[in-house]
Amino acid sequence: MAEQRSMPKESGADHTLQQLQEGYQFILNRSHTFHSNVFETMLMGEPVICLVGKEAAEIFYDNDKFRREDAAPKRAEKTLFGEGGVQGLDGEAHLNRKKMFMSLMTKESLEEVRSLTGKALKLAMRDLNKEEPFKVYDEARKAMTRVASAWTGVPIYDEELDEWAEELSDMYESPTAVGFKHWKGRRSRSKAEKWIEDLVKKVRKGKLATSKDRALYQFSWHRDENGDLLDKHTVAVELLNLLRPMVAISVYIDFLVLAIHEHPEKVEKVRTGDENELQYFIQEVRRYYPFFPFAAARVDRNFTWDGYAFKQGTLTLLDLYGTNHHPELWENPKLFKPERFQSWDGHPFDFIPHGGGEFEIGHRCAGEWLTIEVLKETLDHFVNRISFEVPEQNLGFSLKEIPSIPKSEVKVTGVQS
Ligand code: HEM
Repeated sequence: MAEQRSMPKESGADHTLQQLQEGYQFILNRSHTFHSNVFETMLMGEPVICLVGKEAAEIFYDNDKFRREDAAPKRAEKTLFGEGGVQGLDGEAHLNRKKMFMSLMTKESLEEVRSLTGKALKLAMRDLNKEEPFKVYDEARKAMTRVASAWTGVPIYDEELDEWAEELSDMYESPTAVGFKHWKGRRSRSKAEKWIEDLVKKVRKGKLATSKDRALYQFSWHRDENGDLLDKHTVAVELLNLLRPMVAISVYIDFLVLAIHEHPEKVEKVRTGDENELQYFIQEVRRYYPFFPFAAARVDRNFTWDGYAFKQGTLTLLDLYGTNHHPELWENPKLFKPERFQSWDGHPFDFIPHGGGEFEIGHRCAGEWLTIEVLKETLDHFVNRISFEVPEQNLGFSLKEIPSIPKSEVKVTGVQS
């Protein structure tokens, strides 16, 4: 039997403030200090176990050891996730709900999302005033709102595009914010939930024609593990679990354009349009730049791992950003090197910007493949179909702000198709 040892523990009453100050680096900083991929700290007045690295990720995604019920902070539920969604489910209920999402991710449907992305980007470039610099982030949000609407079947008309692009992004921009920004995120969520509940009601009464293949129809008529239809609020929360993150891909699009600008030598290989080269580049964008800082779960029953005791109910955070930058897993993690993905073996627990493990039975992101398709198309568009200039601006980004985005939101100008 493995020897029991005591878990490294951060001294002091509470470290919530430091977590806010250190942002994406909070866990990795302490992991370096303790020389350990496991340690305990205090956050928001409760003991929290922090994990980082491949082996720790494998334990974190063991459904017999961890559960998601009551793990997400209330602030995140009110803005980012919504209440009653797939993120907080366990066991049969999670399996059933996750299947509802994964059944949308067929080869044909992913091809469609890629083609919709190409069209939306073309349209965005056509409508631009070519003389004025524009923010990639703003245009990407609108383009992705258009894609999300077409792909899910949730109707958003041209004149509503700006408003919905802003409201859907409020939801992922606001969970850690304080004051007005956080309140705006909550308000945008309740408005969007009401709007979609109304659409679900219409679909069920046959008053809104929608294709049977679309998520709006599929989710409206989905039956849970007991054979019951989901209540309309839950359907709205789950449809927003498609719309919101599809718009959030704009954050990666912003970083993608930054990477194209800052690493011209790495872009050369992408100019061939070779699918593998597109893939290596966007994988490195997803590894290198910050997005989702960590995933949260609670210990489901007492167990011992690597000699450390995990007590039932303890909140546990898996550092996603830190695992993608862990020096034990990535050579020179601070360098942007798409070619590192030529030899990556596809392990489910070392490259985890979208969480780790298996899609169907675990909580790994349902939209990871979709995100990859959107990013490959966007990369091809910006490198092989248009040319552009990047004027002088502050392209820095902070690892202390969650979510992080380049300060200038990446302004470009002189676009030529
Ligand atoms: C924008 C880039 C995205 C990032 C960085 C991202 C990241 C993540 C992460 C870290 C998780 C949680 C993993 C965990 O709890 O263990 C997650 C869950 C999820 N994501 Fe994404 N995601 C993205 C885009 C998408 C897209 C485009 C969709 C839908 C089309 C989507 C749908 C979901 C759903 C439904 C879950 C919950 C899965 C579950 O609990 O079983 N995400 N995502």
